[in-house]
Amino acid sequence: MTYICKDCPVPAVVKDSHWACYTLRYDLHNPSYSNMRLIIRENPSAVGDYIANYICKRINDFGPTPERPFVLGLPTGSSPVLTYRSLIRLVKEGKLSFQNVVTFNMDEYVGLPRDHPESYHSFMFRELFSQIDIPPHNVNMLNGNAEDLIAECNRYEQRIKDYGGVDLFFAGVGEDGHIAFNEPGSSLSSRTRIKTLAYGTILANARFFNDDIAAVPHMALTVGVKTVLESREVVVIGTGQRKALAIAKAIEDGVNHLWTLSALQNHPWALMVVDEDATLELHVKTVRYFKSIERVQEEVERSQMELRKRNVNGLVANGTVNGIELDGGAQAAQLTAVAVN
Ligand SMILES: N[C@@H]1[C@@H](O)[C@H](O)[C@@H](COP(=O)(O)O)O[C@@H]1O
Repeated sequence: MTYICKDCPVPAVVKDSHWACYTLRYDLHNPSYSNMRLIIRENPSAVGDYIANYICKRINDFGPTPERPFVLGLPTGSSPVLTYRSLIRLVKEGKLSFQNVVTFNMDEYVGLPRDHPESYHSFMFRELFSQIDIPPHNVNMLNGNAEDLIAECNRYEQRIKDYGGVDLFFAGVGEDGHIAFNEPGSSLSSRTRIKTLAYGTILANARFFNDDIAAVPHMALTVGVKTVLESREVVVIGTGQRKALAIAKAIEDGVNHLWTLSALQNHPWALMVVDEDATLELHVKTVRYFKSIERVQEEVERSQMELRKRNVNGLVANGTVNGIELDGGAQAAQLTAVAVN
């Protein structure tokens, strides 16, 4: 039996085993450290540029095609807006294309008409989708007005699986440490489902509804913590002093369902990108530590990637992937792909 495997670093038809391919990709992208990484930038605009360039590099390195698209998870909220502007700029400069990118948004309010200016549908089309080259059918968003909300959540979860999982989940964080709409107390094993919003979140989001608490929907559909944890990579944005406590809880305290962002400590490849203000509740030693290791981490990652790429070339040239023999067609595909890369 043969598979077209999207986990492989180079597109290939691999014989017998999907996991061999997965392991190979996992090795490639996960150098020896697997702690949560923290990048600190001066201000929100530098954070936005950093994340946009990071996503751009990931998509370009992946080399997505219609048969093997890059699957990108996306958030809403005010924090990601500057990242979206940078992504739009990169598309306009011809450095990035969303033609072969499939997106899954994290969440959507329940009961808010889709064309309401504050629905997450409206937000995403206004702030990103209408300004980039993504084909509309590649956009996936939860329908908070579905007749059967539970079926809608299950359908969404299945659709993510059908695409082979999320390659990179870009996420924001709530002041109470929620990721997507996984409010304090959410199960860390949760999947896409209906959530009632915490009072703090309703208060925080009232600013988008003319400060009218009554106008903020009290329920939402959201991907679960586990849905996020199952993505291959997670990149979190945190800017402003309002996020400082959540960032500190997630980085310095233990994994805690009351601060669901902290679940990322169990993810092998999670990155937080924050501005100086969002570090205000961290210990000075934590900030100094992460600043000092940033350059070293990048160098280690770069040299590991080079080394492993060379090893992959060797393995492929031998006609094997992790000891599994490739058939003639697969081998040719591997070799072509390596040559292209
Ligand atoms: N459901 C969204 C979250 O996904 C987002 O992370 C949060 C932060 O929003 P902001 O960036 O505006 O602070 O807002 C909402 O609650």
